[in-house]
Amino acid sequence: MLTPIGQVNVQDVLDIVLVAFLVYQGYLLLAGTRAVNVVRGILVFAGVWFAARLLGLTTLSYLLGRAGTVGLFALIVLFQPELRAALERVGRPRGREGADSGATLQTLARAMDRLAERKTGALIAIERQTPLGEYAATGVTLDAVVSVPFLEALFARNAPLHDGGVIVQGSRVVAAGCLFPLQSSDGTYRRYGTRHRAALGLSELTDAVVLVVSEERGSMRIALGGRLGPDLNGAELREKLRELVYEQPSPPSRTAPPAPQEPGPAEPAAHPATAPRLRDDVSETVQERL
Ligand SMILES: Nc1ncnc2c1ncn2[C@@H]1O[C@H](COP(=O)(O)OP(=O)(O)OP(=O)(O)O)[C@@H](O)[C@H]1O
Repeated sequence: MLTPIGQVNVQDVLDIVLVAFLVYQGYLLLAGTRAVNVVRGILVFAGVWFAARLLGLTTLSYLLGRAGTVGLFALIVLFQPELRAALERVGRPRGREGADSGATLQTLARAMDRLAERKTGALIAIERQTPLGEYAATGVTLDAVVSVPFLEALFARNAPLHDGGVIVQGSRVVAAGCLFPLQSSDGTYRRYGTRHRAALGLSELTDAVVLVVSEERGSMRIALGGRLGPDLNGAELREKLRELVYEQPSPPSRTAPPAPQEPGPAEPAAHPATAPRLRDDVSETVQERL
């Protein structure tokens, strides 16, 4: 039975708080994944269906209602990996990230710097909100503390796991030799090789911060939200990592991706100190991020 306004009791408040909490958690699970666009689509669909019912458009509302039921099952099949990842995250023990991520990020930046100096190609994905379990499963499972010598050994030219990407979760390397999804070769970054397109592809589908060292140019870059940032030197990389991973663990905004920029891979490497910055017309949010 409805409670008259003015007679809100403790249960009602608790009910509202819990629903708000669940909605927010649902948002956190989806933010930064490709499922966000689908949710938007569903909301539009539901809006049209609701309007059709209000306006008494019987046939349209019947058809949309039927399509909705079928669509629900189709979505479960289509988004099975995301649903699995979301449940995996719900069940993951808290506090595993480790309190020393600041030190881990410094170590990562130092390792990247060393790899770049030696022109050793490297690809490292740092997990944020979106679980990277399904990508880790494509490689070899590890459980090692992030350290400079370990990362150098992993990416050394003849090392068995140097091909593919490494995944970092908190302060640990959890997988190496992983296959990341490639960004399509007809987009903005078509002139780039597969290492960079794998970094872009993963950053497009997840909120991971993906670090790439180019074997060809010895440059270090960050891929985020399907975009590639400028060449960075060690200090700049450390600072960016602190901003993106340590200080702002929340998912990146997908609403204002940075505009493409950067010289192509065939162009000479810019000196880190004079590395190109994002173009002026890039949105401020992303300019701050990359
Ligand atoms: N799908 C993928 N997932 C993870 N790593 C990949 C993937 N595809 C390629 N790589 C890595 O990229 C390497 C090849 O890099 P390639 O030279 O094609 O790219 P690039 O972007 O030009 O990089 P670089 O500037 O270092 O040469 C492979 O040896 C492998 O380690």
